[in-house]
Amino acid sequence: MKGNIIIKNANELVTCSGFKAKQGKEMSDLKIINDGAVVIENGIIKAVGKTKEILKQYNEKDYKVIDAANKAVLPGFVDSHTHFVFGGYRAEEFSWRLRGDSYMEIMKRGGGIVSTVKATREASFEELFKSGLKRLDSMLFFGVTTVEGKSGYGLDCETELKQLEVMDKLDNTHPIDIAKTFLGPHAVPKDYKGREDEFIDFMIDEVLPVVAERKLAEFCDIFCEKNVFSVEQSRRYLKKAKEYGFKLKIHADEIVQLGGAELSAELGAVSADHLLQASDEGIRQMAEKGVVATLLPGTAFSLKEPYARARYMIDQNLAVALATDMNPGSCHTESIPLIFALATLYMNMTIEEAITALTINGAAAIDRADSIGSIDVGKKGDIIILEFPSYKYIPYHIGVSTVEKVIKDGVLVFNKEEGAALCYKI
Ligand SMILES: N=CN[C@@H](CCC(=O)O)C(=O)O
Ligand SMILES: [Zn+2]
Repeated sequence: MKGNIIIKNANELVTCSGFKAKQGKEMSDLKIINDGAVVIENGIIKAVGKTKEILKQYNEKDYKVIDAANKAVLPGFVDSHTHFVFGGYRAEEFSWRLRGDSYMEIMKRGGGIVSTVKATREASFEELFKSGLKRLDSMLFFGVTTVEGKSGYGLDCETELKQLEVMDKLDNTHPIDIAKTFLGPHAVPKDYKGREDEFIDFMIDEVLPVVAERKLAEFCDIFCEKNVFSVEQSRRYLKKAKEYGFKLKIHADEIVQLGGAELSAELGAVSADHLLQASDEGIRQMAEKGVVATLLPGTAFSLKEPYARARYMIDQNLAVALATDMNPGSCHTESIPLIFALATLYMNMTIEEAITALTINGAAAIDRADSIGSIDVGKKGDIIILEFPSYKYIPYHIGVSTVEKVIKDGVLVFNKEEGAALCYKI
């Protein structure tokens, strides 16, 4: 459904205006209109400006009107890196990590991602759909209007396709838009241990062509990491994916500095993600090639790893996006307020940079900066209204969502004023 709405009298209309990724210093400019208004027609933003000017041109009687007096209005958040469709949970693994076991040790002994693979293979389509729906509702509560979702808990053709098909149905059912990523080489399945090259061959020969033919994903991704897939294996797989017309993403330099950042620049990836250990040279090359750095502070926090060098990256003119990495293992959260807290308090990002990273740069990280991520004429009417007069309340109210209303495609889909109610219907 697409709606017609006027939002008026916004104390701060934080437009984040722009149609491409913001690099370096550009990330600080939120392009705020005080006493602002937005007109949305048929789900698309029609006009943006001062309330007085807008109301001279548009008749309130023709629209649903929302008065945002004393409130801040922003673009909906774009969570550009998640693994939200999965079977089972790994609460036990969390307690092992508290006891001192590392994420990679757990993975090595057959836990971690591979244990979610078992549960996801066993889960029915319906079970994955239902749990996915619940997680999307939770994201909506935090003000997310577009999310990227990855496969990667199948490691076989059937389950990888099942995950992507579940996301397809969710995209057609739930108000949140989903950008789908095929992450077939997410871990080495037990029966391929020591035969990683053969597993890459299997993905290239047996799975990639099916995903491409059935148009089930827009992006391809790989976990390029020591003891998972090497730079050479990642290059081989991503190059093939590119030939099939996929856009590229890469889990790069998360635990060990392997050269994933450099590879993302070499292949012209849309984004490289994690980057906790990215080298200076890798960062330089990414900035030069316009690869978005998608940083996942929730994961560093949850794994007790050092945070990615956001400040250095922005100072080197990179475009930085922030995302939750929502998954059952390394970072089990869909909390946008947590990401704001970590980015501002521990990664030395300013509040303005963090907002850019979760709006227009999040959109750029999924190659959608031309249609979402800012309040600009011609873009989707995906907007959030805060309970407070300024965007500065977002990280200040630590770990708590300040989002009062969510408007998706011009339709009010969540309203906290009505008792934290979801107001969309499936
Ligand atoms: N690092 C690799 N993949 C995911 C973790 C998935 C999991 O632990 O289940 C990540 O981005 O953090
Ligand atoms: Zn991930």
